[in-house]
Amino acid sequence: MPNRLDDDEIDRRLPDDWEREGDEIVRVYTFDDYLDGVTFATQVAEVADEEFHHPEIRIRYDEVEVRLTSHEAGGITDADVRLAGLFDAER
Ligand SMILES: C[C@H](O)[C@H](O)[C@H]1CNC2=NC(N)=NC(=O)C2=N1
Repeated sequence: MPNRLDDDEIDRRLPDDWEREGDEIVRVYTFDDYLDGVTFATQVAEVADEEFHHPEIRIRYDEVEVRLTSHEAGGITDADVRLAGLFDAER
């Protein structure tokens, strides 16, 4: 079981534009075109499936909200901050 990161580690490793909300990290990506957001969400889902670590993805008309937490560990782990960086690379 992966270890939860402590508060200092989370603050240090959280990528720019991501926020911490309790046991989750979240970023909202904005898009001019709804279908661009849908395409991005699909790219995020493909990365998540490859890494076997799955975010919550909410698709709105001009933004996509991505939330990460490690359910089994009950908090934020290395996988979450690492995946955040991988998702940003899809942008
Ligand atoms: C059974 C459990 O869902 C799997 O081991 C994986 C799948 N994807 C996952 N995704 C996330 N975000 N957290 C997990 O703990 C997790 N576990």
